[in-house]
Amino acid sequence: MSTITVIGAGVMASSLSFPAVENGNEMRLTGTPLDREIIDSVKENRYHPTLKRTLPEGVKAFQIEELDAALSGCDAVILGVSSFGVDWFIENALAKIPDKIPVIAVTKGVKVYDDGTIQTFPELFESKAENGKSHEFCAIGGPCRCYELADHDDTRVAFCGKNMEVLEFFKRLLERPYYHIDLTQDAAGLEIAVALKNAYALGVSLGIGLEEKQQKYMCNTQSALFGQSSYEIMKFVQYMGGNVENSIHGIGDLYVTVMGGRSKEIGKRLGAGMPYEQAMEELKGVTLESVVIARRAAKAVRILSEKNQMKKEDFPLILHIDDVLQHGSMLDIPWKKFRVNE
Ligand SMILES: NC(=O)C1=CN([C@@H]2O[C@H](COP(=O)(O)OP(=O)(O)OC[C@H]3O[C@@H](n4cnc5c(N)ncnc54)[C@H](OP(=O)(O)O)[C@@H]3O)[C@@H](O)[C@H]2O)C=CC1
Ligand SMILES: O=C(CO)COP(=O)(O)O
Repeated sequence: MSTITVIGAGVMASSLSFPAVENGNEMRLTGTPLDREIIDSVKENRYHPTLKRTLPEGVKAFQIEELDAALSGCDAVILGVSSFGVDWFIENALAKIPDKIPVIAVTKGVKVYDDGTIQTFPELFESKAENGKSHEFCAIGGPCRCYELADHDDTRVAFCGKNMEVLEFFKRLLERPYYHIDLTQDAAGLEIAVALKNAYALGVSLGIGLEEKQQKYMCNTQSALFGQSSYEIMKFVQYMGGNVENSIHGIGDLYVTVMGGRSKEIGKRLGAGMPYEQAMEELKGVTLESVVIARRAAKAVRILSEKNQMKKEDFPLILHIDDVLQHGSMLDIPWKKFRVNE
């Protein structure tokens, strides 16, 4: 049995308590300062109010002030914050994790610097770890809607990191008959693919919005956008020096997010013709990583293509999404620019 401390009691990390506890592990769920009500509720009767499920018996809940106790004697950490909580984690929690304890993040996203450098979150955490402390930073990618994981529906994800032994350890902690886990040392490829799927889920969902507006099926449009999204994801994976075959985890994740994620909600509204500001107002309070990652991806393409390290022609969809989000452009899907550049 191992003791796993979760930092960030969002819906995804909390749903991992099902496989973790079923495998005999102790699960300590710690909230961020924003998760107070969730933790109060779990402490009272194990009910997670946003996941809308009762967590398995044995899950222990901790408020942020109790983080030291939650981390004491733990064998592994799961980071559960969304990309909006990454800076909070680095500033407030990272240094408290005991030396050598491995960390695996569910967080999807990347950082893009002003020179175009794209940094995955495991790389970012490694660069911010206290001097003298060493952690293996790993991450989880692939299609996994938290509600379905909690309900034991089959899915297949990938764990990535530098050290295969650590990845095997995390796999032993969490693999279940319904939670299938691939392991890969291609963190750059996996992380960029699964981060980008949020941006492209917005892109594919433009077609869902068009469909709703016109009150007729528009499967062709959505599927063609799905194809172009997959192409642009693969081009990013190639740029990162990743294994293009790992794009499957991002593409699977794209499908689940278009079908049932939150990222599609913004694309749907834009596709139906709603102005960006109004759409964001309607979705206030919803975790919407798609908007941020779309901007970051487009920023990278613009800078890196100036430097001749990427080709703008490979990314017409993300550039158009960014024009709509940031530059007030009217939605006008650039179909003629979609092509396979061999
Ligand atoms: N939902 C899903 O099915 C899946 C989600 N993921 C990924 O997992 C990550 C977490 O998502 P999910 O659990 O759904 O999201 P939630 O919004 O439920 O949880 C996000 C967590 O991050 C915290 N957080 C957000 N903003 C801040 C901030 N500024 N400072 C400190 N903490 C913050 C949240 O607090 P608070 O709850 O108060 O906002 C919460 O603990 C995301 O990167 C997502 O892409 C991956 C696979 C599936
Ligand atoms: O990452 C997810 C599924 O793998 C969930 O995506 P959303 O953030 O769009 O809900």
